[in-house]
Amino acid sequence: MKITKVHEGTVPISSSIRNAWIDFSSMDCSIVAIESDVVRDGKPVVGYGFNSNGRYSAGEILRRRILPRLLDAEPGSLLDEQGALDPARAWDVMMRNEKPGGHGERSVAVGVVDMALYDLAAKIAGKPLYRYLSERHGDGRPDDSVFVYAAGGYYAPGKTLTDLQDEMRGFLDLGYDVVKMKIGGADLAEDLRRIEAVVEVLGGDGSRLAVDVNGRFDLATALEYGRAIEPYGLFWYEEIGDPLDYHLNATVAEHYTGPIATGENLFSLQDARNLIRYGGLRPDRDTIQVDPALSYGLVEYLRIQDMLRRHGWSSRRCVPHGGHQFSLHIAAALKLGGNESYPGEFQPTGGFADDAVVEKSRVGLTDIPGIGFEGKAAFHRVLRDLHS
Ligand SMILES: O=C([O-])CC(=O)C(=O)O
Ligand SMILES: [Mg+2]
Repeated sequence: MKITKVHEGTVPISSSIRNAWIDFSSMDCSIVAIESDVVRDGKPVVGYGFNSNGRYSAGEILRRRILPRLLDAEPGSLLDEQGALDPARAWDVMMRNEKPGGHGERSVAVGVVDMALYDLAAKIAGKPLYRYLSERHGDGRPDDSVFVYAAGGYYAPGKTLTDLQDEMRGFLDLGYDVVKMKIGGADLAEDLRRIEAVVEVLGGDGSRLAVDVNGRFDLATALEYGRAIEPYGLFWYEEIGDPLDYHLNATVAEHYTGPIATGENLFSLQDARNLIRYGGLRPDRDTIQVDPALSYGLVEYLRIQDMLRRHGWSSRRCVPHGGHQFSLHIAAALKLGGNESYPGEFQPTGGFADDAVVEKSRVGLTDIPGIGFEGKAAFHRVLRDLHS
């Protein structure tokens, strides 16, 4: 098989929400469509990818470096021994002449294409991605549903405690048992009022509430908040300080006995390994949130899984950031601990299939070949417009 064309574009996923670091007023993301010479039902098979949320589109890097390398490659260099498209070989081609380190937005650009290559490879194989992956990288018996929690609870202009409670009640009504909210974008007293308000909606059960700092705190504030929230027994305390400040994370982990989650802004095997080596995380309770779409794709995520195994970590301790369909398949195939979900944000790219039903905080997979963007009508229209 051969790649015949690649289309690349940008879609806005902006909104008025704010976390402790950024607002999303100009958030966008890259999308790609990779056309192949394989024909099904009279049409070429096309793979789609996009770059999750939170890091902006990476069009310049895609257009100047990553896509030309893919298109200029000798077609056989992208295939495995059986002549099937091999995303790992394509990864080596895309990363040719790239120095190590400083992963930045390059990992985002590679991640978009990696997603599209996996979508394409699974479509050509005629299988939903989770089955395709489970056969190649799992035990052939994928999970048939995945734990998901509802992320939201952002700061927004004019948003009251009642609005926050209504938002969380809406998540529970949709079938989620666990919800997440932002903290660190107000002072401690106000954040505690917000936490109390949500815990009330959860019937007083703080173990169903995760809080996310988006890397805002210095060590003193991290410890102060840690002392204040520990009595609630929260689901987890997320991305407490700068993503690369492993020492801060390790120090908080010495004092805060509840679960900690982090890693959504670590974009490489090397950064994830440093988190495991130096971040003080505890394999019996903490969660790694590396998002395959932002961090060089699934090819790199498989390396990260291998690293975690060597360090004694279970794949069940991974719950990727991003709330997208790609990670949902990965979670089922590699038997991760779950996946994020944004029932209300980041449209049209975020979320699962239109007919996906969440029950007891678990969601099933689609049996559409590939990732299943075709089962998400509004986003599929955007992707189709890119190449037709
Ligand atoms: O607010 C964001 O950038 C998203 C985020 O941290 C998350 O989903 O955990
Ligand atoms: Mg987060």
